Amino acid sequence: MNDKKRGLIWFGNDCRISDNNLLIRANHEVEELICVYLPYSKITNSEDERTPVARSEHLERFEHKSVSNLAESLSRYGHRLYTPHDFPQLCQIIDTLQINTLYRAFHPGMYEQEAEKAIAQTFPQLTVCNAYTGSLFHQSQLPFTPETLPATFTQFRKRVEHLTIVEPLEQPVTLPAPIGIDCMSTEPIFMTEATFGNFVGGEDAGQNHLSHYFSSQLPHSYKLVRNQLDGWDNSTKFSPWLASGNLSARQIWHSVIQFERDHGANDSSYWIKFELLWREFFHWYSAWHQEKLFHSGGISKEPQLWDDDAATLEAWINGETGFDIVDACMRQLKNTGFMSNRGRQLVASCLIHELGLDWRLGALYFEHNLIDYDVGSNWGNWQYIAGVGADAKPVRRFDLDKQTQMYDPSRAFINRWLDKEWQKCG
Ligand SMILES: Cc1cc2nc3c(=O)[nH]c(=O)nc-3n(C[C@H](O)[C@H](O)[C@H](O)COP(=O)(O)OP(=O)(O)OC[C@H]3O[C@@H](n4cnc5c(N)ncnc54)[C@H](O)[C@@H]3O)c2cc1C
Repeated sequence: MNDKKRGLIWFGNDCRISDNNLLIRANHEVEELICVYLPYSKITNSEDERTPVARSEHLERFEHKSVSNLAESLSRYGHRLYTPHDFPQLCQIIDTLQINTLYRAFHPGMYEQEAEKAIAQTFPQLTVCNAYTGSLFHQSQLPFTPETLPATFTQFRKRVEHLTIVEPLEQPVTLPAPIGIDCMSTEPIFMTEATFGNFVGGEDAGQNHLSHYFSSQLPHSYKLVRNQLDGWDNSTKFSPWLASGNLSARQIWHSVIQFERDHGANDSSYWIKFELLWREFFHWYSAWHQEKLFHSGGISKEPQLWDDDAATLEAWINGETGFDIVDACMRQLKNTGFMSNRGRQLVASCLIHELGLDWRLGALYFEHNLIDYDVGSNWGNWQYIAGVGADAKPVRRFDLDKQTQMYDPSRAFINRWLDKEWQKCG
């Protein structure tokens, strides 16, 4: 029988040391600690009909780098990062090591919440400590209950924009003594240096990108260029680091505030905060609507009949629909794991309104291919465009010819992906 207070911190979409309240709390509350990483993709039921496709190599690579960087950081505190094979093995660790407290970031997703409930039921003596490490606000700050979450983003924004966003926390100085489990086999951490372009997973790379972005003048022109289909500097590119938790939304928010203090605020710097509030909206939207996020009829409507023709879906995935701008964006996604916000709107509109396919097929493909996949932002945005989610407008259909004229008048983006890049990479 172990007489020391033992904690387990379960890392998932919060792969960072700084601004991580769970580490600070564990430091105060327990004498011994074990750190494990088990991502959402390993806790979903293998019989789950929503997970038929493999995740893209871009996504896997970003995640592996993110986790290996976390392991490196923890090693500076004398800790190893354990990577259980699956959810039952995580439970086995809790059981064998007689863990008293589980530290886990609040996750808005349905499967993640179900896994946590299953642990609480299996181990009634275990204290489960949640922290809001992924959102701007703590749930208790919100001026509404989940039941009264505003129906649209604009209503949400107006009610939260004035609230205080707490300052990010520093890294802990020390951590409780490590608990070793050498007798158990856990998966080794896959170390990789290979990355695509500038997207390198990990807290260190995320922090570098954050400093670099705010030491430039880019925040002053963000709103003018954020809709471009391509170009590293045309939007912040924070999303992959946010999705893996390498950066926190609060760190970015306070970097904008600091930038505005140093260089002055304008419409563009404000708009970065505006977009972070969209992310926040979908975070709480997902936490509240749970399984409705995945319903064909969305959050309130009756189930709808959508087409699921496999060949049409395949053409959309491979960038062979005949809509050049859509095909270029889809090839960009396949080759890089990333697509601009404008591109995502166009390809989603095409899948739903031109090809007549079930919006959930598109959302699922994004889930397995975007390096910034985030449950609320992805499924919430797809619902929004399908007209079954948080939008006063019933349908969002983009005129693809008009959009090409506006965002790629010289067809430079289309030519890049339909000809040169595609043949090189594909
Ligand atoms: C169909 C569809 C699916 C999407 N799926 C995802 C997803 O899985 N993960 C994801 O992070 N974003 C998703 N988005 C939102 C948006 O496209 C990306 O956040 C953005 O393109 C990321 O690039 P950036 O960091 O340069 O964004 P910026 O334009 O620089 O915005 C700054 C930050 O604000 C947030 N943000 C911006 N736009 C949105 C938005 N519409 N909804 C929610 N948050 C936003 C992001 O956290 C982003 O990093 C999706 C949008 C659509 C239309």
